[in-house]
Amino acid sequence: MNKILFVVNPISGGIDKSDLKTELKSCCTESNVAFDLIETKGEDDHRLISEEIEKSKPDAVVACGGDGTINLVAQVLLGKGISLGIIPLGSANGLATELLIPRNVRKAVKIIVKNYVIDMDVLRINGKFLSLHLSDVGFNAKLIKNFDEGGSRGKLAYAAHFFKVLFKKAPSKYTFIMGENSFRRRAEMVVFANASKYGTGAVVNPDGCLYDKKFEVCIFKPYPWYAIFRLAFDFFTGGMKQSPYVKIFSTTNIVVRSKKKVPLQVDGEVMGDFKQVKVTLEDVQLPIIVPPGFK
Ligand SMILES: Nc1ncnc2c1ncn2[C@@H]1O[C@H](COP(=O)(O)OP(=O)(O)OP(=O)(O)O)[C@@H](O)[C@H]1O
Repeated sequence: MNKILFVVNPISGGIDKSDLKTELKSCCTESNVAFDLIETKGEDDHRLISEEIEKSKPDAVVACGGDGTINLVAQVLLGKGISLGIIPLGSANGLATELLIPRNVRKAVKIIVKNYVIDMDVLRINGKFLSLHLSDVGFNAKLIKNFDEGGSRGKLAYAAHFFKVLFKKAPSKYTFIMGENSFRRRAEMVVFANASKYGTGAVVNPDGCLYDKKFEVCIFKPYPWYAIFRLAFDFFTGGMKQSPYVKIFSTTNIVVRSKKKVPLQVDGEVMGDFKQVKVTLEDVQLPIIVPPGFK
């Protein structure tokens, strides 16, 4: 590793980043690695990062933020052959948790400079959104919406919203189409899972693997109110495959249709309300830096 471009989200996770540049400089000096750093602005960041990559010519671009920042950097890097690194500085840090990347900046940089890379699967949703981690329609999308509108960030606020939304049931009727096959189900939530767990630690897809060239569809059927405790237990103990309220299957493409528009969230960002969600596996994988021995 000769050169890193750090992309810092100044607002992610509500974390003060005033000392971050000094810390990154000290870590890079210790490891004898050159670096450049830019901050995201919240708009036109795709162009900003692309231009900086052209100028900086880094070996890796490191997202310093949450899942939204990682997703943004991934959009720029996909197909470019440059590795993505992560310093988890978000509120939920779902993908970093999945990849066993520590939240401590110094420890995360130590992993990045070792440059152990795996090729990760990437999902494309409705032809435009990229999903690296977990995307869904239904109750979790509502949870993220409430969290965004709630004002307070951080893991505790996320967990509070999680249980609040879990108690509020609003199933929709969906048609699931995979090639020639289709079926109908009522569901509280449908998850398109590249990964296994949310940043809270809730395991939605126990067999999830980020590099198996497929993804899972997890259908949460309507459940009685008393099943919430069982569901919460299964979420946090990894028992979702045994749950009578959840059906999980693997695929490389699916179209999910609903008569009513349903909220869609992609890697922690609410993208709007949709009647149709089409999910496909991208042909190209994304090189991503993980702790040595991860795979
Ligand atoms: N300078 C900025 N000012 C305001 N918003 C910004 C700025 N830079 C990025 N953003 C916004 O930050 C959001 C992405 O945040 P990110 O997901 O990285 O952090 P988080 O939401 O705190 O963490 P997590 O996704 O892990 O819960 C995007 O909506 C993006 O538009």
